[in-house]
Amino acid sequence: MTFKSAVKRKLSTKLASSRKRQKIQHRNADELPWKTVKRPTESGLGGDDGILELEEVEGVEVVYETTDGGRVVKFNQVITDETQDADELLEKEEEEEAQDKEVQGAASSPEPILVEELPTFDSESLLPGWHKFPLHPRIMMALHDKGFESPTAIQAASLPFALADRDVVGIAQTGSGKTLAYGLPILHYLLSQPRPSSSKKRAVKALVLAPTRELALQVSSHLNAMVTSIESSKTGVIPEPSTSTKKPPPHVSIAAIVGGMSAQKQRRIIDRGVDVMVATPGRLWDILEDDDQLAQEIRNLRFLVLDEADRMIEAGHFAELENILRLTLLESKNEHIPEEFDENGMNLEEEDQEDVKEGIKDGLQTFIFSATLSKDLQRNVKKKFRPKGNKKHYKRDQAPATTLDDLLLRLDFRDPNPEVIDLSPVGNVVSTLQEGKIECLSGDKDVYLYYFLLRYPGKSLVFLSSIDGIRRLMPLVELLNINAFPLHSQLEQRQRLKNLDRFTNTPNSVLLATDIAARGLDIPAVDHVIHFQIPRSADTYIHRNGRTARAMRKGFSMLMVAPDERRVVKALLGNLGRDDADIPEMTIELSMLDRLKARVQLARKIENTQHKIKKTNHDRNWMRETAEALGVDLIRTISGVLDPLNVSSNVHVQDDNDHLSSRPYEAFTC
Ligand SMILES: Nc1ncnc2c1ncn2[C@@H]1O[C@H](COP(=O)(O)OP(=O)(O)OP(=O)(O)O)[C@@H](O)[C@H]1O
Repeated sequence: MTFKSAVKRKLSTKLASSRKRQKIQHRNADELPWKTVKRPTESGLGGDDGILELEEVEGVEVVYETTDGGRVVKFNQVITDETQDADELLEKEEEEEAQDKEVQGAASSPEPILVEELPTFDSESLLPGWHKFPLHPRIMMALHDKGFESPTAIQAASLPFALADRDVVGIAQTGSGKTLAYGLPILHYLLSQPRPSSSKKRAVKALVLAPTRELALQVSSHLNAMVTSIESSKTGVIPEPSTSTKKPPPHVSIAAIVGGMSAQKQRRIIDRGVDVMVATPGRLWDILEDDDQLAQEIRNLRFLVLDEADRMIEAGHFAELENILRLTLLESKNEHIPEEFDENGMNLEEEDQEDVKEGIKDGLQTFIFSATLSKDLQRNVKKKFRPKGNKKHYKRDQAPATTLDDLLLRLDFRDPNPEVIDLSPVGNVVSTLQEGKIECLSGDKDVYLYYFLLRYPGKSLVFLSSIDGIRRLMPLVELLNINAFPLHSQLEQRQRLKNLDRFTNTPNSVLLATDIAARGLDIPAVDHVIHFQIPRSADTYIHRNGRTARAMRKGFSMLMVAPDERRVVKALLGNLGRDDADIPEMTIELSMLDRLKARVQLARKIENTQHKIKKTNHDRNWMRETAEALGVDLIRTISGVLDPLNVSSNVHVQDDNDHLSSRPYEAFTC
């Protein structure tokens, strides 16, 4: 054995309690998926002497078996859904890549020569609502195909500026079509460029930053749906007669780069090249740290979009966001981003003139869109570009008041006078939204929720402020036979998307969600938004409500207010210039409520018992597995608890509570 091969290996066995689908594969030690670990210097193992290397492996169960030849050790590799999915995804990707190569390459058949003919589209008669906007005819055709007869108010107000290369800050109510307000100018620009050739990697032209993974995925699929419509409308792309089997490259490619999904896959997508990247700041910054080429592409962006900018800084992404934004600054600005607001500097007027000239040259357009951007912040966006005196002369007492102020200060609008369009309705209440409230004790909220869900069937999105609250409520509503799905940040990304999808596709269902679902999600036909726990801010109230009553549909929002929450609700509505008396109290049929109370109490009892059983079983399994790994046997004590003992007799372990695990739903049949 050489020194190099004197390998120290560390096993981590994160096993038994996992709820994921598991497959066990028996392996010998050398076949396991070892990963090299950095040597910790503090342990004295960090030397470069080449003697010791550390490797670790996850998801491996160590099993000792007694054979005639003595005790032997075996390794069972546990394949979970997650590893399996990642592997499957990668395999599928490789297959797709191979197929692409086959189709594209057909060894080396030449790319077809495409003659890009501008299709004619009579927007004046077919799409009069859009006619005055100078959009690419293929976009007009797609809008027509999608049945989008006219622009929404925010689209109509922002397009003239966005199409004239101006920077735009757009504030408009939830569900009012903000994605296409910034998406259409980007698509228009890309379609007006020659179709990229597949032999040359495309550089990112537009970066859309969104605060949550779900929103980023939704924006990218929203824009992709538009591109699919564009590509499938009569394109006017005529391949010249040729024997080539190669597929023409897509004119526009869009990808989402978000956490919780395979990083390798996303890196490969980036390596192949995309035009529009929709990303969450955390994952993008992770990738950017090792990808200089992408960093260079971000420096040369044509469009930068911050969707729900105000939420982005709440979501704890500020550091990553700031790092990314720093890449988009003009060189001259980058040097003096006000880490410290220094008092010396050149004359602002001259500096701004220079920037404007440079801005024209480098042509970055910035769009900021949200349903909530305070008037102060809107003023600050403007003020930043029309300061009195020297811009670099920020005094300490003029330092940004809020993190969002700070963020806006760090943004480098090339436009000396960004257009601020504020279409938010008075009090920020969408006209098609009806509001109501129920005042009740905290402990009665479960019953009132159950009452509401039975009394008003439909698709209901229930907001809670904590993950623990969802974990408590989920089994209860399931026992009450309600079709409910959870959504919070501690679920795996795959599960989050699956639950969102199930909620979207199940007509009479409930989503129990934290505020990760409050912003931007465009779930079709949500009938009710229920604030089971009151929102932390006025903005959150608006955004939560915005999941219903979208695109001129009707919707209902209900606040559940406990006595100790009244003051907060008053303050919250006060912030919106409203009075809590504005929101009417719902009438409750008390006879029905009383009957439901009994059911809820029974469900709680069953839930408690089930919880205890689960916990006992979990402890018992843990002890059994640990004992097995240690090679000791278990005996049952008088109290029924299992103790590990170094005795040789095996004791059969039986689940005393088997008789309690029957299905509880029958308890609720009326
Ligand atoms: N011009 C249009 N005509 C008809 N429907 C449209 C139009 N533009 C967008 N929509 C549809 O309206 C819905 C809401 O759009 P979008 O998600 O962009 O709203 P939003 O303003 O971003 O909402 P939020 O503030 O909640 O993020 C989408 O389903 C979208 O397809």
